Amino acid sequence: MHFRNARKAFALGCKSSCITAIGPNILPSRCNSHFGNKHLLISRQISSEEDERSDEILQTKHRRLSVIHDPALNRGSGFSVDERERLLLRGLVPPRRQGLDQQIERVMKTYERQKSDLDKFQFLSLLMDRNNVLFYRILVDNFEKLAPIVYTPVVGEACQKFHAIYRRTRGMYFSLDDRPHFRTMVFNWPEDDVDVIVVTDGSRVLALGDLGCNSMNIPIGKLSLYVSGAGLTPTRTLPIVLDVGTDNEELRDHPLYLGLPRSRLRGEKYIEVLDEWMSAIRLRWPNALIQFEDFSSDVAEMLLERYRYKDAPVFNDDIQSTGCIAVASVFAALRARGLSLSDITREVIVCAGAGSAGLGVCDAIAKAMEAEGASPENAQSQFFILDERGLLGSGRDMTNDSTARQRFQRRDLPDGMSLIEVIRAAKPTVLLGLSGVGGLFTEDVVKEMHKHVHRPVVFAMSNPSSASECTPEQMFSWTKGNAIYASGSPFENVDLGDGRIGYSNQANNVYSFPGLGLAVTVLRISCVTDEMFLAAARRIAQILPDEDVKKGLLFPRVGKLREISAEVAGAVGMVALEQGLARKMPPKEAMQSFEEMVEYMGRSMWEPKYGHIVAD
Ligand SMILES: O=C([O-])CC(=O)C(=O)O
Ligand SMILES: [Mg+2]
Repeated sequence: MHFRNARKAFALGCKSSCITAIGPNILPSRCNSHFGNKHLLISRQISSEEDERSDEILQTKHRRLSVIHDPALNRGSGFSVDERERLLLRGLVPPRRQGLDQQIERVMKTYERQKSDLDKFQFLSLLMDRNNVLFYRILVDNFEKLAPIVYTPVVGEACQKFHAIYRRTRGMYFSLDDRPHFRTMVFNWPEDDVDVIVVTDGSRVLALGDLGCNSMNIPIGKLSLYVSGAGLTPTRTLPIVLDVGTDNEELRDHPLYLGLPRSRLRGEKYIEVLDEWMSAIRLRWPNALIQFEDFSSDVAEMLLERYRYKDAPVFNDDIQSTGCIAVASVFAALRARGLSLSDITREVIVCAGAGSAGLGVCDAIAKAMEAEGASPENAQSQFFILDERGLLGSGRDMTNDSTARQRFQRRDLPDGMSLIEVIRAAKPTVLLGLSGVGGLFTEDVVKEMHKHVHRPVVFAMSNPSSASECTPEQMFSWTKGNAIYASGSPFENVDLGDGRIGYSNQANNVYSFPGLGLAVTVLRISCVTDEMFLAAARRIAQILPDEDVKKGLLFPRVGKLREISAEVAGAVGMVALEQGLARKMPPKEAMQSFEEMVEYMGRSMWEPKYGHIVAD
């Protein structure tokens, strides 16, 4: 590790000589610890040109170009006079010092000149490689505009073309060829402290299928949301691809493909590889939260069950955080119809899609019904789930299917009924799309649903946008503006023409995982439980006041993600304390109320601002 955050160094009793006197002013400085409530007061001298800087202090042994080439240290034209002097940068950067505002102006102008979305993606990736603070400042300040580029939908295209546009490495790859060295290669990563790992084996990237090693942009994109959306520290996040081969032949045979050109490993051998990887990760970073991402349905649930109760926090984003935002959306849609959250037990749900996300969502909604007093059998009976063969109905042989699929099999309706038949028979109040099939919700289907319910609740949750089951325009026009709509990828709101707006809520798991990660990091939570996701869902659904929700706006826009994440982290933190799963206690005042806990989570976020770099 080439530098460390001096906040931690102080906590460890670092000599005060690591802070160098550099100017005429003597200011007391507050050091917020990311992991606790320590506000160490130190005496620090700074020059007046640095007034706009944060209190963060980074110590480094690096000098000259190695400072500039490190994105955690690089400030481009923003190095102070003292940093230029002490880090031996004189002559290596243009003479005139510029502040973050001028740098942002230059970057945004160049960004606007990029022609395609993919060009924009690449431009932002290069900025991320160069300068953490600048990249995250821009992402936080322009979140609604840039999230669709670094995340869904454009990240999907960036994965499909990864082999063609690859420029510079980021994160870690563990391939079958690296066995049995996983336990030593983890030490090739420079950081001793990692808070969150996002890992994928690329077997089901969004709804784009098996993309093998090309999937690296998914963990990178997710982690950039942890940082921008919930204030995790960028150097303490780690994106990982497990390369166990790919069954995508076109990719595998492509001369520029960067992964192992072999078919995907499956069965016992695959599990052995995952076990070996898991134990290597636990050896090096025993506390890190591990997010499983975009694993195909045949392994996603099994892996989650295998690791989730073993001594470290693990969750599956597509199953659990997508489930969380779906529950939040159902709760908020109840409020929109003037009902109360406990009325969730009466919702009738038709779900198109029986993959890990579809089953995860239905499971989470069923658990929410149980939490509101329904028996497991009654909860189960409210669901009608379809896969590509139609309804999971009576007569289908499901002996080799996962237990989750078996649980949702209907005994009272014939197997294979089509979507419209199921809607006619079940008269759903909520229609969920997790099928990955763009356009699946046709006019007939939606109008059939609208015959039975005045305000149909339709969530087209598949990603990216091309896989969305229907667009908000279609939905509002087919229901005369009465629908309550949400989608997984972002869409514009719809002008309904009569002075009303048709809200296209983005029911994406981004509302939940960053806040969860913040709580796990700040409180060193040892296990991620279903109750945490349920508490997060309740909170997300209740952030907006009644008058907004009644209009069909389900939660605040994604541009408010930092505030939402603080609320989610607060909710998760309270559950962790109740369940005895927090290994680090928050300060007393944070335990006094939910609001105080939210405050504390907000205060614990990393801010993209230049701090002070001091020579070690
Ligand atoms: O990435 C997203 O937008 C949500 C997600 O996890 C998925 O669709 O797999
Ligand atoms: Mg995913």
